[in-house]
Amino acid sequence: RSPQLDIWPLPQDFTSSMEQYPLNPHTFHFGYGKQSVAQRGCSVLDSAFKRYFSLLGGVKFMISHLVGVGEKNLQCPLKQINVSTKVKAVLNAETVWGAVRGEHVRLLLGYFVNKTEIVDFPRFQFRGILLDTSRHFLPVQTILKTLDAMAYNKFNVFHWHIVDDPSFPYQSCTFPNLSSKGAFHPMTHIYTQSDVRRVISYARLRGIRVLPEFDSPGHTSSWGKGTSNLLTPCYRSGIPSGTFGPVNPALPSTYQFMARLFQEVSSVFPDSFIHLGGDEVDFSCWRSNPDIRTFMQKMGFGVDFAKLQAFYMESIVNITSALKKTSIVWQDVFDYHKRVSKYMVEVWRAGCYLCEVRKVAKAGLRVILASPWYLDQPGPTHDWARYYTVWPLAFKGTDKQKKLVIGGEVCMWGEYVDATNLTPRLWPRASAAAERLWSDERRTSNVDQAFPRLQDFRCKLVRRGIQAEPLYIGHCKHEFQ
Ligand SMILES: CC(=O)N[C@H]1NC[C@H](CO)[C@H](O)[C@@H]1O
Repeated sequence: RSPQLDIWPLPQDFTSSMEQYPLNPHTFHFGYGKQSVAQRGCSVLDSAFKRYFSLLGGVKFMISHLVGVGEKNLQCPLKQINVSTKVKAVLNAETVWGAVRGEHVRLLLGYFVNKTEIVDFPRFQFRGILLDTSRHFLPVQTILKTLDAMAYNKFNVFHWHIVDDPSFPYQSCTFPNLSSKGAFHPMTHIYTQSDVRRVISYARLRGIRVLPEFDSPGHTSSWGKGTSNLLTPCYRSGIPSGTFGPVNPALPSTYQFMARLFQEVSSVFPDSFIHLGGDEVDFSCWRSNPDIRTFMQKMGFGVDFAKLQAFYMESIVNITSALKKTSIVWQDVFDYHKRVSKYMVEVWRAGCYLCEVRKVAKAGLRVILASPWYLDQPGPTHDWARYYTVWPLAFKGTDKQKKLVIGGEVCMWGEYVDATNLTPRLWPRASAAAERLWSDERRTSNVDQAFPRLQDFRCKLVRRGIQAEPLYIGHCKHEFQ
């Protein structure tokens, strides 16, 4: 069976000869070679060996030596890892993370190994999956299962859109009322600190970063349940209507609250990136409130609410920058005020999204593309090709501007998704984006050539316990083995 068929995303370079080596299931096992710098105790590779061992169905996989050239005192050398095996599949990884990625490839080669030389690395550094745990609560197990599937697809960022309008499941130590009043259920539909730590460590062992998003000033209804004076009271004909809008940007107490919340979030989530949201802010409530209007005058914003939104976001970005975090915001923030500021922009709106990418890159800001990969939107059943025929750099720009496109993200929003349908709705369609974000575009632009490979890979996902939906008519070989 041509091994090329097995591997998804396609490696950057792959040459296999007809020379075959039998793979003896009884001698195969994972281990650290004598002269290897990385030794038992390197948590990332130790756990990867365990995972791959069971994925191989117990077939042992000998690593005759793991030669890490990294600093002697590191248990996981951070560079130059050469993984070679008795079956002549040599894997040179720049980092531990590369070794984790690389071992997948060999697992896909099956029981007879053609002498193979694989050179591989990701085209884009940011390859994300967004899950929304506010519109529907997702049990930790469901999140971990998604992390497994992400690792099989070489996604490396879990964008955790953890809270939003309907519910606040994140259990804050600083502000426990946020979840006790704002979660769908204060005991069952929350993520405790240990749940969060579990997700972060599970992700790390698979080379996946956890990017938390606390979206504001919009999408914050649930925040108001447990925090008085945080949201803007909306007015109707001059008196409070009893409803609330976005976070109130006119009160100093708002920024004191946000500073304390992001102080906690920055320590709970170790990643250097943090997502601040900023999308879909409805100005009507701000416009109806006399105190907001007075504040606008005082600040010299006139009646331009985009300036108020910009002022608010700038303040929050300053809070997180002071916490040494790099902020990511939705494109609305950039669209409101094209000022070059210290944040990255996630492009999500439909339409000419490459026009937006070009604007952001021209402004010198890093950009993440999500628009073509909104998989929560109901689409035609055969739409995997829609997510494959995406060309993130097909805009007029200099090389320097194109380098600012650091990657893309598949968004699985939760309005119509919970633990019952997340996996088949996400996979294998997201695998189409995985290959677009990992592989060489020139070698992966033909849908007809990709189709059999993706069908095969989808069967592999199912074999590994990922309930990935079928792409079209057909079957998986393992159904009758
Ligand atoms: C940045 C963004 O996408 N904001 C909203 N847009 C529509 C989505 C559903 O497709 C979600 O409701 C999401 O909260």
